Amino acid sequence: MAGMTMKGAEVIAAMKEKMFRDVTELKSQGIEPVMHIIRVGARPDDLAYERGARKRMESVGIRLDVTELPEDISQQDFVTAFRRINDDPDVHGIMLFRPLPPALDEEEIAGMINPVKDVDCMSPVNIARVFSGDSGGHAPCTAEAVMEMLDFYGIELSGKRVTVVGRSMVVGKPLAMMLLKKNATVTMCHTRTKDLPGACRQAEVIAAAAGRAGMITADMVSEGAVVADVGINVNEEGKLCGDVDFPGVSEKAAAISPVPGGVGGVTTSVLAAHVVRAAQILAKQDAAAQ
Ligand SMILES: Nc1nc(=O)c2c([nH]1)NC[C@@H]1CN(c3ccc(C(=O)N[C@@H](CCC(=O)O)C(=O)O)cc3)C=[N+]21
Repeated sequence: MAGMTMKGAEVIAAMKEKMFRDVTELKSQGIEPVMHIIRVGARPDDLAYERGARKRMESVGIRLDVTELPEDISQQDFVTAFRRINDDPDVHGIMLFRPLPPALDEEEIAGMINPVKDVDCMSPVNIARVFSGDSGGHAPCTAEAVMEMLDFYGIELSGKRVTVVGRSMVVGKPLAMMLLKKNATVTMCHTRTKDLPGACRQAEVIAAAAGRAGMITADMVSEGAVVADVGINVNEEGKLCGDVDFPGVSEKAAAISPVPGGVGGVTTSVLAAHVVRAAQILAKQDAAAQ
């Protein structure tokens, strides 16, 4: 029997209302929340995210600006461009699409970014907060989107066996920490894992964030498991697809999120919520400094 589809749209609708109210409140104080995306080159997954972000920001009244930089930019020019955006008092949220071209050093930027404006958690300050379980900073949007989705659909995590496939700093690692905070028993899998099918089969919840199309197949999923597909891959036809073989796995899973239409859209909502929170915090800091 096919399981429930965890649709991003329902989660997004629930988050949108509060966000819209908060933006209206900020605007009544004369503050227009502004998100600034920095994109180096034009990778298809970056463009998909940008498209989604633009739609979401516009729908709640946040302005989105994009700086596109050439793929062969020097580290020095990159840092100069970044500093200007970071220091701009009219910018509340900043996100730099990752991974960067190998010639650019992300660490230097991560150390510079104002942690309040760091809406997708690249600053060591915000990373430390996620790992210590302090909710005062911004967590990586995609990891938080998985948590929002599981929470919205009432998926219990306490004491549950959760397998995370993928160990990136934007999804796998922070997601594991957020799941631990909810008292899940977390197993991390990656490219060197010996028995990935076994680690997935023993899981009550699977979060697939490996970045390989169709790698989670029906034989790897237990009857009644919950599967969150975090993969954003582009197939041969240029279409977006996840890490999970949806038709096969949906026959066994109790609940499963699709791609597109699942976690990706929630990611942009979390991003928008972070921009709103950043604008609120910066306004308070401004008021205190007067
Ligand atoms: N620092 C950083 N953090 C990221 O989280 C990050 C990144 N860099 N680089 C690029 C990838 C890709 N990514 C997507 C997120 C949402 C959609 C999204 O909204 N997808 C819609 C479809 C959008 C469309 O096709 O128009 C959906 O799945 O329904 C897509 C892609 C985040 N990434």
